[in-house]
Amino acid sequence: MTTEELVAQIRLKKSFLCIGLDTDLEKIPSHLLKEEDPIFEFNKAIIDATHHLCVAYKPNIAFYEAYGIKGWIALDKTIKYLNTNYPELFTIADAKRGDIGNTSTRYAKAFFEDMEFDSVTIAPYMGKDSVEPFLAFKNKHTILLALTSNKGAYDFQIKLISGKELYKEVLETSITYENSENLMYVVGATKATFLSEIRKIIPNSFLLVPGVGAQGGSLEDVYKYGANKQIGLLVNSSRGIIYASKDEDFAQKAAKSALQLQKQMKKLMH
Ligand SMILES: O=C(O)c1cc(=O)[nH]c(=O)n1[C@@H]1O[C@H](COP(=O)(O)O)[C@@H](O)[C@H]1O
Repeated sequence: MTTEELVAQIRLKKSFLCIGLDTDLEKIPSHLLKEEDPIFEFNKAIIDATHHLCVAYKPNIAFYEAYGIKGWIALDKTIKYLNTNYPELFTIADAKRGDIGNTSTRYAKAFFEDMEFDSVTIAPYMGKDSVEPFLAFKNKHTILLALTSNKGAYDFQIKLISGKELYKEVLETSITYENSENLMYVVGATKATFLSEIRKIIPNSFLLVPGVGAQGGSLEDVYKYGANKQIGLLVNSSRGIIYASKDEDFAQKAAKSALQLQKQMKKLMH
């Protein structure tokens, strides 16, 4: 999907919501456990109930890998379901990959060609030759971890290296990579006040912003400091939406929770 198509969706739906499909068999309603593929049935119900309120879905791959081959099958069915029924939605494989060049190419093939995700999250630590193999794919997006939402972000990302915070070094160096126009960045909603500094370095890039909902980040602050002319934000909530209820009405409750965020987004966009 092109960035222009993503921006058009955001304007049409008045939403920059990304719903995280962090599907955990211990948290989904128990009546689904008797289904042959409870993970897929859960995802399908959530997607059907919420697709008009969001512009992106982000399955976190860990939640699928945790169930071995069954988890991978459920992930494959989920991405195929999305691409077949709702091709207008942006899809993110939250895999946090990155390795030496030839290995990164294999990861890129897995998520972009085999599973046909629009984007994948990547750790920047191994540098240029670990990131560029992902950037080589046309109309696919590489979402680089810049400043993450967790406490551990302070261990390295904010540390000064020759007088500059490491996350700023990541941003500045990454824009020199080949095909850097295919980059997006992760910035945690819990670090919203850093967004004005970040926007000075990457004014036009899209940001994936997780951490509203369960982690307590503020949507208003994210918009205030992070929005650009084309909005430029995908704000993710996973648990706060998909586990709104453990009962038979879980999908409707998830839609209600997504609607609350979408309404706030619509207000901010005006
Ligand atoms: O890359 C991510 O998506 C990510 C980066 C980050 O800094 N913080 C973060 O929470 N995430 C992911 O975003 C999702 C947040 O989930 P909730 O806290 O349940 O909304 C999880 O899948 C996390 O792995």
